[in-house]
Amino acid sequence: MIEIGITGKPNVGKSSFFNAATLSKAEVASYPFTTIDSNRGVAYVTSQCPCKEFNIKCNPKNSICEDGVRFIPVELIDVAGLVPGAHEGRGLGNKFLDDLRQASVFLHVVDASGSTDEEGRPVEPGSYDPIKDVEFLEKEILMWLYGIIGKNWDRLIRKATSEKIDMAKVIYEQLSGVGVSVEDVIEASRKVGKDYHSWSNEDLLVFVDELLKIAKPSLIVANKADMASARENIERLKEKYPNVVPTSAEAELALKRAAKAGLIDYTPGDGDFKILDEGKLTKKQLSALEYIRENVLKVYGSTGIQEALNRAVFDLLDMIVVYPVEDEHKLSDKEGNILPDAFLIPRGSKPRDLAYLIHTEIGDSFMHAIDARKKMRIASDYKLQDRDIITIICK
Ligand SMILES: Nc1nc2c(ncn2[C@@H]2O[C@H](COP(=O)(O)OP(=O)(O)OP(=O)(O)O)[C@@H](O)[C@H]2O)c(=O)[nH]1
Repeated sequence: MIEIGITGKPNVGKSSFFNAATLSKAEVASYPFTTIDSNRGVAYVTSQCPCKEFNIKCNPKNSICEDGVRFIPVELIDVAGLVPGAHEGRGLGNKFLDDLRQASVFLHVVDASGSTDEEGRPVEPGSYDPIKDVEFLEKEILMWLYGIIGKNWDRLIRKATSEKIDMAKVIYEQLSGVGVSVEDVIEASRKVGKDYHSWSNEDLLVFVDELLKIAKPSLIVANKADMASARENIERLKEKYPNVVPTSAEAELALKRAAKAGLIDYTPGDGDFKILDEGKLTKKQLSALEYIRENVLKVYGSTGIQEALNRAVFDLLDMIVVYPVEDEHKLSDKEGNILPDAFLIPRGSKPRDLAYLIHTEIGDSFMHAIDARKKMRIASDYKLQDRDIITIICK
C-alpha cells in the first residue's frame, strides 16, 4: 500500500489531520482497523467508480464505493518529532527514521493561522509566519537524506573507483530502503551536471534536493484554514510554493463525526453537507456546522483533507486507478463480484506491471491483456490509462 508521511512541528494539527483522514463510515474488510499502529492508519483517496458509467452495482473488495465514488486505501504515517534541529539528533529515534524512509510522499502540515511559534507554543494568531515552518521542514528532510550520503561520500567514491561500479549504483545501494531508484539517482545527478568525483558539498546538496523532489515529493497542508488569520498566509504560501492545499482538519473531524452519528449527510471531499434531522442537533452543534459551512466550505470549496490526499497520490506520485477483472463481459471476478478491486499504479505502467501488482504468479504467467471497455486485446507496450478496466490473460 502507498505510504504517506504526515510531518510538521508540534501543535499544527497533525493528529487532527490523521484522525480526520482515518475516520471512515465504512471500513474495507481486509483492513478492519483504521489504526494499524499508534501512528499508522488507513485513509482513502477517491476516484470516480466506473459503476455509474455502466449503470451497474459494484461489489468492491479491496476498496469502498459510496454513491459512485471509489475510496481506495492508502497508509498514513504520523511522523511526530520533526522539530527544528531534528537532523542533529534532537528527537530522532529509529522508528522516526523508518517512518521517513518508508513514506513515498510527505504531507507537510503547517499552521496557516500563524498561532504557534517555531516550537509549537501558542502565540497571538497571525503573529508567526508559516513560511518559516515550510523552510524548516524542507531543511530537516534535506539534511536527513544528505546525512545518509554526505557523511559517507569519500568512502562511496572510493568504492565506485576500486570496484569499478557506477557511482549511481553505489549511491542507490547506500540509499537502500529509502525508496529511491537508480533512475531517480541518475536523473537528480543531471541537475549538478558534473562528474561525481568532482562534486563539492554544495553540489551534493543540490543533488539531494533534486532527488527529494523526484523521489520523495511533498505537499504543503495549510491547516487551521478556518481561522481568519489564515487567509492572507494561504495566499502567500500559494505564491511561493506550487503545491499548497488549505485544510481544516478540525472541520473535517466534526463533519465526519456528525455523518457517522447519522446527523448529516456528508461525503469526504464534498463542498457541502445536508442536515438530516435538525431536531436531533443541539443549538451548539447547529452553529458549529453553520460556522464550518460559512468559513471553510464556502471559502475553500471543501475541508481540504480529501484534496490533500488525492493530490499527494494522483499529482505528486502520478498514480492512476486501474480495475482488474477476470470476466471482461460481466466486469467481475470468478465469484461474480463486479469491479471488485481498484489498484493504484504509476502512470506509464504496462499491462504486465499490473499483472505483477496483482500477484507475482500472475505476472510470471502473463500472456496478454484485454481492455474490458472495448473488449479488445491490447498491446503489451500499451500504457494503462486512468480508470481502465483490464482483464489479464495468463498461460
Ligand atoms: N482552528 C483549528 N484548530 C485546529 C485544527 N486542527 C487542529 N487544531 C487544533 O490545534 C491543536 C493541535 O492539534 P493536534 O492535532 O494535536 O496537533 P499535532 O500537530 O498533532 O500536535 P503534537 O501531537 O503536539 O505534535 C489542537 O488544539 C487542535 O484542536 C484546525 O483545522 N483548525
